[in-house]
Amino acid sequence: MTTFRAFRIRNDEAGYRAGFEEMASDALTPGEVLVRVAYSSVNYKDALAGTGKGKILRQYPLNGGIDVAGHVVASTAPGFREGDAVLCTGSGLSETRDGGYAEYARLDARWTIPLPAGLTLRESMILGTAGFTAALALLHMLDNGQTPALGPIAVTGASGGVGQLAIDIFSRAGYAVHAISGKAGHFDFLESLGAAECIDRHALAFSGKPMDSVRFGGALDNVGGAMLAGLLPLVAPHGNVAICGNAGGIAFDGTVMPFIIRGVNLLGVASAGTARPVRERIWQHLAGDWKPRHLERIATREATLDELPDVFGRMLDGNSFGRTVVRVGGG
Ligand SMILES: CCC(=O)SCCNC(=O)CCNC(=O)[C@H](O)C(C)(C)COP(=O)(O)OP(=O)(O)OC[C@H]1O[C@@H](n2cnc3c(N)ncnc32)[C@H](O)[C@@H]1OP(=O)(O)O
Ligand SMILES: NC(=O)c1ccc[n+]([C@@H]2O[C@H](COP(=O)([O-])OP(=O)(O)OC[C@H]3O[C@@H](n4cnc5c(N)ncnc54)[C@H](O)[C@@H]3O)[C@@H](O)[C@H]2O)c1
Repeated sequence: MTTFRAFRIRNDEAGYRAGFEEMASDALTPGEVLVRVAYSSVNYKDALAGTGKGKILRQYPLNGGIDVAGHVVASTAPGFREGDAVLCTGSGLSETRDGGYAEYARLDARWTIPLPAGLTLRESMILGTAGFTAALALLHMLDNGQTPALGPIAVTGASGGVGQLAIDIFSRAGYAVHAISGKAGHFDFLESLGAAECIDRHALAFSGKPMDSVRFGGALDNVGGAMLAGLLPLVAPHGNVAICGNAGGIAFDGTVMPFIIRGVNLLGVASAGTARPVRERIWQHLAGDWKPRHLERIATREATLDELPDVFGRMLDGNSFGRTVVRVGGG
């Protein structure tokens, strides 16, 4: 049995709180693969969980962190041996099982992915749930007939983690990306990642009409709310809008017209529960033909576990930029 440091989230008679605790490996939620954590990352969902601003955990207490990468210390599952480099994203981490914000994590073998050749552990966590989600959105859009010929792909929340990785991944896959962001000061940077055009979110004047002139071939929307409602009437016939986020609200007000007149598809993107065969496909793509070309520049910050509360605050205030990798043990 090993004792170690963990960023643990509690919700009991003393209220909702998160902080550092010493814990023993025996106390981790059960799983076949014990991992010494090298890196984790910060996603919007981690910030909601770590502050109590969103109902993410479905049992308490749990260690935070929906992403984890590290080396196997012990395994009772065939296929994983001591020393193997592995990663896991979503899959109940920080929802129903202890997550990656700790020196050790005990993973469910069903959701543990051997680190693919072509990625380091650190790179896998620059990607993390954010990169996995951008790639999953692309996969869904391709399955639904999205082609570059349909027109540019609008990426909203473009300066955030999913947004920056999506710019890189979609542009590498041959799409013209139109990045929509409120951070005009970063437009040169977003173009350097592959955006063909940047659009100031504050200058976007949606008409509010049920249908409008086509402007985009499709979209990956991190924002939801009025942004999603505004985008749908601008999408080309048979184009796809992949909705993956709620940074701008969960309710949206729209009409059925884009769906029944232009055959626009609204595609749900849910990374956490992705089936294993799809997970494996996505990670192979992310390590190979879809690997973002600017990963290091997208990792704008490397934080320690102690810095997490500060990172969460900035993220929920809409001030995140790119990805934050969390160095736990490193390596
Ligand atoms: C990386 C992925 C992301 O970033 S996604 C964005 C971050 N996530 C969020 O903001 C979600 C925050 N959560 C919420 O706002 C609430 O939990 C929501 C989803 C509204 C549900 O809360 P509430 O209305 O109280 O319903 P409830 O808890 O009684 O559940 C109703 C049924 O829905 C289910 N449900 C709920 N959450 C999940 C989940 N995360 N995964 C799977 N199922 C979920 C519950 O199990 C329940 O169904 P059942 O009755 O058990 O069959
Ligand atoms: N569905 C999934 O599986 C999945 C996976 C990962 C992330 N997400 C969601 O995607 C979104 C982005 O996640 P992330 O980790 O990249 O977060 P992030 O904080 O890095 O990025 C969020 C971006 O949205 C912008 N933003 C915030 N509030 C906004 C508003 N009101 N209007 C317009 N833009 C706003 C921010 O400036 C930032 O650029 C979040 O909503 C997150 O919950 C979903």
